[in-house]
Amino acid sequence: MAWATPEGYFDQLDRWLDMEGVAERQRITLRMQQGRSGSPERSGETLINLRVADHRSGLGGRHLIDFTKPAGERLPMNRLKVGSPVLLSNEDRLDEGGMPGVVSRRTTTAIQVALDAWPDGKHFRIDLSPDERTRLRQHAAMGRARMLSGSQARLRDRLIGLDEPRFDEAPELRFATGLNPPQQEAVRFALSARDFAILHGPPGTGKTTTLAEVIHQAVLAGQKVLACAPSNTAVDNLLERLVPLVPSVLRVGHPARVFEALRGHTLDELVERDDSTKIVQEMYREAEGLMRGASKSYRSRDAHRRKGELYAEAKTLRQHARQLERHIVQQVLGTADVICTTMTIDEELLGDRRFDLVVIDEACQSTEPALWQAMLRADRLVIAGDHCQLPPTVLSKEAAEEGFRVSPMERLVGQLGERVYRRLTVQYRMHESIMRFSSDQFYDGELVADASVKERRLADLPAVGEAGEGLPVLEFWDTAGAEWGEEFEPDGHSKRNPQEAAWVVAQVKELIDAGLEPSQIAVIAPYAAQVRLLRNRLRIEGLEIDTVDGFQGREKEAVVITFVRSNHEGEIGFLADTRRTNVALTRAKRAMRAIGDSATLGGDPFYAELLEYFQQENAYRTVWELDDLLR
Ligand SMILES: Nc1ncnc2c1ncn2[C@@H]1O[C@H](COP(=O)(O)OP(=O)(O)OP(=O)(O)O)[C@@H](O)[C@H]1O
Repeated sequence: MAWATPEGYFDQLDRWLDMEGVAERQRITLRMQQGRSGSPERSGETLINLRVADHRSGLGGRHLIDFTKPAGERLPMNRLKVGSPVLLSNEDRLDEGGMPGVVSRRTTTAIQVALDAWPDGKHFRIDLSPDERTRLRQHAAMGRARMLSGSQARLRDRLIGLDEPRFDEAPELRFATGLNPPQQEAVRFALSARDFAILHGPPGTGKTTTLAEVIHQAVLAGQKVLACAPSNTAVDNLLERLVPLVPSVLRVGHPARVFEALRGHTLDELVERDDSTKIVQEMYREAEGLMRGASKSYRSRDAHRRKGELYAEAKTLRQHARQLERHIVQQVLGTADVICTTMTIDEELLGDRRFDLVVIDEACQSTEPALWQAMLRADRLVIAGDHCQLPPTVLSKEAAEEGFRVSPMERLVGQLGERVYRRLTVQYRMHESIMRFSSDQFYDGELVADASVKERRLADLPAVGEAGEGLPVLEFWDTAGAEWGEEFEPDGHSKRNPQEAAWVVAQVKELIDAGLEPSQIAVIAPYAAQVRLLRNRLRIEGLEIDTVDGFQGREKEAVVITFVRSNHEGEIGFLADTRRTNVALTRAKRAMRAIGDSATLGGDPFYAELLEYFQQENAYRTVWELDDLLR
């Protein structure tokens, strides 16, 4: 997509963003309606029958409350991620409506929500709510970006593709990490950009490692850096790589995974450690005491006046506490060389801070409007990602068809080509035969497996040893002709394939019998219904079963893939987006097994080539070889 003017570009984006808002609200209304009849948790956007299990207070007097199921059982599969806006409702009084909050942490059995007030009730329900706040921030940022002038306007125009980006000569550098030559070249290239540069990181090529080095070099040169990514998990991954390199790195927001080593770098923790924070906490406590006092009933004649006074006093005290807290926060932020945050930036918190360099990781998972909050604070940008993996999620079909799923990185690579990006080509994850198909299809055959991984096999894992000698690196099982058909999940729209699921169960058992830990295995299915079916059939602690989308950015020793689609019409649905399959095919380090129906998949040229690749690699089998039990 190309635009002739900034106005045209922003008009289009404002429209798409509004369409997305409508689609999101429609989906939530539909879920609420379905919720009354069937099981509301099936949507993955609702959790019911929750209890308060624990709580603590966070910045700004917020309540951080942990909710669990009554017996602490696992929460059902859900899309409530850290940072997701939610509505918390009292199940006994649903008609009263919910209280807005944000998911601040999650585990398999608990979900923590940050709330401004304490919720009344015993039984709770959490619903994903439309992300209006993010949309408003994006509209506002784009509004400001329209009005820019001078050098910022020129940077804006270059990012829209209206002007040529400029590069200086690549600097000579001494690297802190043992980077390979394409990574070194990428760091030099990134630092030579006067406007922006792009790093293209195919699976396992050390994109985040390389970005961390870019940031480290910028800090060495005395620059201030804002490091962001679309999801909390991606921000944490970057933070994890930065901590050993840059001592003064700070994480704003709710980390998705709170590792001990990273916790000390969160803004909340750093503020909490500040001596003056004790005073703030004392002030909040005192204000709460006054409020409690005011809510008691008084018999005296001037009861109303007395109540009013207490409330007013509490309010003033809270205001003073907030002011002092803001001051501490700003002081802490001021000491950081690198600030890490999601791309939904808390404008109030960061104030008018600008950065010499803004780095965006996993940039292909964000839509265009998400770029502008970060851009407004940047002198220069480095954008990293892989546009050959999953694009951003867009709910509005119409906006998606018009081009809303094209991330800014994908657009810029398409518009400006090789002069704006460098590709990393040495990968540290996959056995060579697992890597090659993806490399040929998506990366011009440029990927090279590092010597340390090129021939890695399950048998090299100490716990597996000889038992793994016969286990193949690559295997595709064809169900053609076996009538292992797909079906709809009862009461649902998602597809599943019970016979493929039975095959998966057998594969997982074989891998575990060979000595693999369940946590070293992943089962990947493109459809949520197949994931649900498999989670029911394979209740093994540590084994991860998820959709492709849930596995982006992850890796496992062994991966089992079920393609699910099997029908006489040759319909492959969203498997036609081959980038989804690219993600699935590039998660395994030592062994990858897949099952699918070549009669259904093979009508698509991409899958026809995939099948041919398995044949060339002597990795093609058919379920007709299996004993009758499975059929
Ligand atoms: N130059 C290098 N030498 C040795 N190992 C490396 C090098 N660069 C990266 N790695 C290793 O490769 C793995 C992947 O690195 P990293 O997490 O940075 O990759 P990524 O490209 O961001 O991953 P993803 O595919 O999830 O986006 C890590 O285990 C990292 O330690």
